[in-house]
Amino acid sequence: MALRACGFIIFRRLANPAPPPDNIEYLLLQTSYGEHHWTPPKGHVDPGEDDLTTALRETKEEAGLGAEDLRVIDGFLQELHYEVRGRPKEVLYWLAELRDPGTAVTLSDEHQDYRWARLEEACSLAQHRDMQDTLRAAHRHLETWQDKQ
Ligand SMILES: Nc1nc2c(ncn2[C@@H]2O[C@H](COP(=O)(O)OP(=O)(O)OP(=O)(O)OP(=O)(O)OC[C@H]3O[C@@H](n4cnc5c(=O)[nH]c(N)nc54)[C@H](O)[C@@H]3O)[C@@H](O)[C@H]2O)c(=O)[nH]1
Repeated sequence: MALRACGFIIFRRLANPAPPPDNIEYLLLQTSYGEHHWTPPKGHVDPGEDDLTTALRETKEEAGLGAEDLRVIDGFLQELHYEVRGRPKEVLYWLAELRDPGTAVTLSDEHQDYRWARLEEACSLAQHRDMQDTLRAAHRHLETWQDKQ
């Protein structure tokens, strides 16, 4: 059976002079183990847990951000499929805005660093093509979403 993990692509909108969507930054966390790769907050689904609960729990555990800090964006859910040590893994990402862009991120022992990054920097940190495509899809989604705000 495939490993299953869920998480959030979290973005914040800065009140700087850059016009939307260039005022958007994405949160990436760097693992303190293995190859020190960068991903949005996410983690494995516990037995009996539903996917969105996992995404919220892992975001709280890994970034210190709770449901009250986030605004989940309608109409975006991406599913990635890749192999980890020979086992298939599926990862679901929702998209959420950090309501107060000044809210502090608090890491757990699983991560050693975090970055708020504009799209291109986020893609370069994320490295994997499917994650880059997911970040770009989120950005496109936000371009139309912001027009409606
Ligand atoms: N000491 C140690 N301990 C580890 C290690 N490994 C795990 N632990 C422990 O496990 C716990 C984590 O538990 P959770 O938080 O619940 O799970 P996840 O958040 O799911 O975490 P993972 O890191 O297991 O999973 P991925 O992020 O999926 O990385 C796995 C591989 O996939 C690549 N990869 C990543 N993203 C993408 C992508 O988007 N696209 C593609 N194509 N590939 C991608 C990536 O480059 C890597 O090669 C930790 O507490 C550790 O104790 C390890 O190597 N050494």
